[in-house]
Amino acid sequence: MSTFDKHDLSGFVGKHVVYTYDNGWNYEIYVKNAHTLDYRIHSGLVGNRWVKDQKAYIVRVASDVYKISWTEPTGTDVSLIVNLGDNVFHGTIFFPRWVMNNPEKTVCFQNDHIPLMNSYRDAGPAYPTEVIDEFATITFVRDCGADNDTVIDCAASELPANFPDNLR
Ligand SMILES: C=Cc1ccc(O)c(OC)c1
Repeated sequence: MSTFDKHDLSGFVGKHVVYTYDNGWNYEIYVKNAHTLDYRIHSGLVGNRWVKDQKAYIVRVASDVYKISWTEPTGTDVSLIVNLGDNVFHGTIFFPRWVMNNPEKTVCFQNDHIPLMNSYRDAGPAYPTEVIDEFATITFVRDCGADNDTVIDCAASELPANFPDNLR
């Protein structure tokens, strides 16, 4: 028997989380609903890329620990562990070789370029995959409710200099 309800995502849906990977990459995610996320990349290999309405598998694996997994139009696969109890985050990213070779091709508001991203994915090369396996520190969490399209609605480069302090 379990001490928590693994089907209850109410402690996670609506969360807006900013985190920094140990390799310095700075990311932001908004858990839009039980099967959808928006995200924005502040810095790293593909800094300034942003995405809305990515479909994902979102599960609860402990009282305050959630896991999110998805595959992108680019062919990039991602699996994240979000431990809200301890402010610990872990991400595993599986980049196709073409993204490592030409990361700038993915830096955009992806929603406006889905067929293009699919054509890059299909052209490859896919292999060898680059696995990025990193812990991150959660630096900011707030609740924004479900299905809020104002949480992530521009590129990181368009945010105020004091982000996310402007939201505290
Ligand atoms: C490749 C996308 C990607 C990689 C790592 C992340 O933490 C993430 O969060 C939304 C997205």
